[in-house]
Amino acid sequence: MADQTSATDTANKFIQEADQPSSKLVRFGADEPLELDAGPALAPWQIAYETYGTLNQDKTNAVLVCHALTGDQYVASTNPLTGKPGWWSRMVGPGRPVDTDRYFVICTNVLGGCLGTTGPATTNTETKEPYGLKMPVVTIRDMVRAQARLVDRFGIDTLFAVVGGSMGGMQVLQWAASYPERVFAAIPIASGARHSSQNIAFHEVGRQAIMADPNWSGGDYIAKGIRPTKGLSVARMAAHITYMSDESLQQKFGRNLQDRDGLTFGFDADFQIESYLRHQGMTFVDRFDANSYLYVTRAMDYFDLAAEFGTLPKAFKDSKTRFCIMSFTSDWLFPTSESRAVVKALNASAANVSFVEIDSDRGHDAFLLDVPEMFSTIRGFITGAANARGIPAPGSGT
Ligand SMILES: CC(=O)SCCNC(=O)CCNC(=O)[C@H](O)C(C)(C)COP(=O)(O)OP(=O)(O)OC[C@H]1O[C@@H](n2cnc3c(N)ncnc32)[C@H](O)[C@@H]1OP(=O)(O)O
Ligand SMILES: N[C@@H](CCO)C(=O)O
Repeated sequence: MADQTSATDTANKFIQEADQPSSKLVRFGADEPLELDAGPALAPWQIAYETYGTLNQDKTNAVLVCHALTGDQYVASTNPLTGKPGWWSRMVGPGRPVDTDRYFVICTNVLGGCLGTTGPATTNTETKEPYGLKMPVVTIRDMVRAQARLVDRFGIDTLFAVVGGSMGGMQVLQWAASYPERVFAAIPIASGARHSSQNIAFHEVGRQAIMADPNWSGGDYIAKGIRPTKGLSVARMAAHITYMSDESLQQKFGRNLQDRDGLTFGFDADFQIESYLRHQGMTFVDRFDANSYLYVTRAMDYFDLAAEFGTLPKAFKDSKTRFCIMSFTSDWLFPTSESRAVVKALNASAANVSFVEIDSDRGHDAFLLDVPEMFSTIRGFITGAANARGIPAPGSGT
């Protein structure tokens, strides 16, 4: 587990990141509140984002990439906090399926996050303290509202495409439902139109682990210079299991022992899988804020498009958006049945939809990995949509 010195350093980093991110940033003043589902509007507020490629003159080639639970705006560039390459640099970049030679890509840090967009670690301008739990609970719809305000600032009427996996896919579906006339193509991957009971259950375990850490201090840990790293780490360990599959765990680790020849008859990490999960927990606390984890998991739990619109087909009524829905065979967090439910609703709404279930043994996080069929499917779909939209191909001279 991370020691206290590094925990305090990281806490300070989140405050600094929230106030002065190295990312691009738009600040909305006290006179530009953000409406929230929870009730009170948020003001002032800010959104951190990165862009890649060039916006064309007609502003028709913008692709919004939406990140998953613990992702960030650094989709195709080095994350300054971790020093690691962009989390989807296989997908987004020059010549990649989301080709930045052809499209202008925007990726924001979500509302409630901890990499520059307003979240619980952001300083409340009234109290001069981090919001902590005084930050209103946010929803996927709020995240999308915030992104729409940024898209407005670019002067973009219609996004060429919105794409994302997992919680990113929820944002894609919310965009298509809330702003149908503003989304030409939508690609929700490994996602669904609601968070299942089982998924809410896993999130609750993670939140309880955080809140059971004495350092959490009712959410006021940053002001005290401490962090609930143990709780956050356990939350990530439990969640990480759900991102993989039984088969991939067996293949990677089986019952192999970690740097030892036999069992120790103690509670050290005898097994490789234990050591691996501890590593995932330890590294996570260096890049994520515990209160943000509470808020962003809650946003996923509350997501239910059918409840918002009455029925799921109504969410996509008269939609002109072209959809490409994608799932993975070994994903037990967002099984294919969740994607099929969206496809059925889109068909019932006479929407334009294609659906692909990709054979993969890598579990839910397959969308972050090197899965050639995912790349070729997205390349094919997005290229067809771009041609229909009249976005010139690179080197076409038009
Ligand atoms: C979606 C977004 O918007 S971005 C946010 C998503 N990003 C994440 O979730 C990052 C954390 N998640 C992961 O790393 C996920 O496992 C994946 C699926 C994304 C990556 O999977 P893979 O590339 O197959 O990596 P893998 O799961 O094997 O993990 C490799 C790490 O485990 C470590 N590891 C592997 N075996 C062991 C072991 N026995 N003991 C300790 N550590 C181990 C490696 O050293 C490596 O560490 P590093 O990441 O600090 O360099
Ligand atoms: N592992 C990814 C996807 C989870 O849905 C994340 O942490 O964001």
